[in-house]
Formats: sequence, structure tokens, C-alpha cells
Amino acid sequence: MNRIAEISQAEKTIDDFHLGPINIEIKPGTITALVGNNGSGKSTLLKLLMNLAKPDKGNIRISEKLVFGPDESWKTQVSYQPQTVIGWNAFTGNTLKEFISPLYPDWDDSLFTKMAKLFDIPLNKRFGKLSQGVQQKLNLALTVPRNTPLVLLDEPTSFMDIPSKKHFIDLLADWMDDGNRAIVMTSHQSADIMKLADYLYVLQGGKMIGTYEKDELIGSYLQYWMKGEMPALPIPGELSREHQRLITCSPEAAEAFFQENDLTFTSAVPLDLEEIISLLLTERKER
Ligand SMILES: Nc1ncnc2c1ncn2[C@@H]1O[C@H](COP(=O)(O)OP(=O)(O)OP(=O)(O)O)[C@@H](O)[C@H]1O
Repeated sequence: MNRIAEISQAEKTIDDFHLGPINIEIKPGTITALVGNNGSGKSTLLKLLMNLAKPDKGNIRISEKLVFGPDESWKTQVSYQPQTVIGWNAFTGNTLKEFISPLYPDWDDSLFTKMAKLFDIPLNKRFGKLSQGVQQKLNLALTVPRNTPLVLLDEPTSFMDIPSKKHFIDLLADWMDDGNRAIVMTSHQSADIMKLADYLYVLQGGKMIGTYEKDELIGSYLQYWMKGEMPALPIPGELSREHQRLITCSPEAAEAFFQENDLTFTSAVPLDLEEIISLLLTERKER
């Protein structure tokens, strides 16, 4: 078996929102980021994986078991950190750990203690009395140490302060060293995606508009500062032009075009991931 999870041809309608068809395969040793505008269906996709919402069409498997089938053994193979948890407010971190840890045979208590210390989480305080950022940290400290092959994180760092984000990213990268684990995360934080993700699945209005290997995606967008007159014709892969700056998603073809047309540029610089994601999402909207 060389996949931890698979979503095939999944579709789900909620009121006037339609998600899908979605196809995703998650392999061990990979971090996948679900990226998209607000309301594009990222959290719904994680809920489908957790069987918290049932697809109208298609199949979803974790460890080759259908998540809505009679065999629920897949539940020990996955941990899920939702954006908000219900029912934890009256309990302290210590009590929550006593509830959760026995459910996971590979629970790593030393990792839990390490995360509590790293994030300065008061484990004797009730969850409902903690700030949003500390609630998020405790939620993660109760998720990652479950040590399941698959971890689903729904915007894990959205309320965290900057140093904590860095600590968390380093910790996740270490945790992935094992090689047999996989993470699927939703995020609006391009720095987190840049540092962690191997693959990006880009959603817009419930549709999967593209799946990308992160380094390939970054390598395929380039911005040029042109010398002299700007070309009258659009250059291959042209996405935007502003003053002397041209952006293309086909750098090789663009440079061949520059040569053929005696055009020169003073510099060529890769785009940062945030700009690439914005272009991917606006490109589609304008079509
Ligand atoms: N329980 C629900 N009842 C009604 N509509 C819902 C429910 N859950 C999700 N939706 C709708 O499904 C759509 C997708 O929502 P979802 O939370 O999956 O988006 P998202 O991409 O995670 O957004 P965000 O980036 O804002 O977290 C939205 O239009 C939302 O209103």
C-alpha cells in the first residue's frame, strides 16, 4: 500500500454550495496544503475525510477503508484538529489529555509535554478560559502526539504569535522525519505553506482548479524587468505587465520569444508563493 488516504470523485452539496468532483491521493512522507479563498470548501474536504460530512457521490478511503463503511478501524489512523472544538470548555488540558491519550495506541506523552512547555500552555486551566491562540496550541498539543499516520490540520497557526508559528513549523518538520506520516492542512499562511508543503491543492468555489508540486509551481512563474520598449505582442504565458515588469508562467517559451524578437531584460526573479497563489485564484476568476 503506498497511500494513506484517497478521495475519488467526491461531491457534496450544502445548500447552494457545491464541492467537487474532488480527487486527491495522500502518500506517506508528504505534506499537502489545501489552498483557496474563504468558503472554497477546504474545511468541508477535511470533514469529508473524517466522515463528519457524508459525500453525495464518490469514495473516501483512509488506510484503504471506506470512511463511511462498517469497518471503523481507520479512526485510529488519523488525527484531526478542527478550527473550533465543541465540548472542551469545562475541562483542563490535563483532563483532556486523560480522555484522549488512551484512544491512541502510539500516543507520545513526551511530545505532549514538550509542546505544552514550548507553547507555555497552562494545563491546569480550563480550556474555555484560555485565549484563542493558547486554545489553538493546546488543540495541537492534543493532536500531533496521537502519532497517527495521517494528521489533518485546519488552519493550525491562524491565531498563533510569530515565534510560536516558527516553533510549530520546526516541530512539524521534525515530526515528519519518520517518513511514514502524512499531513493534510488548510492554510491562508503562505509562509507556513512555503516552509512545510510538498503539494498544493488549489480550490475555488468548491472546484479543484489545480494540483501542484510546490517547487515546480514556484519554478514555473518568473517576473522579468524588461529593458527598453515593452513587446507589443503578449509574451508566451503572460499573466501581467506593469511598467517594465512582465510576469509569465512559461519562462522557457518567454525567453525564446525574447531572443527571437531581440528583446532584453535586466533581471528575472521568481515570484513568491503568495503572489503565485493570488495569480492562480484571480486568473480563474477572470476567465
Ligand atoms: N454546516 C454548514 N451549513 C451550511 N453551510 C455550510 C456548512 N458548512 C459549510 N458550509 C458552506 O460550505 C462552503 C464551504 O465552507 P468551508 O468552511 O469548507 O470553506 P473554507 O474554504 O474552509 O473557508 P475558510 O477559508 O473561510 O475557512 C461555504 O459556503 C459554507 O457556507
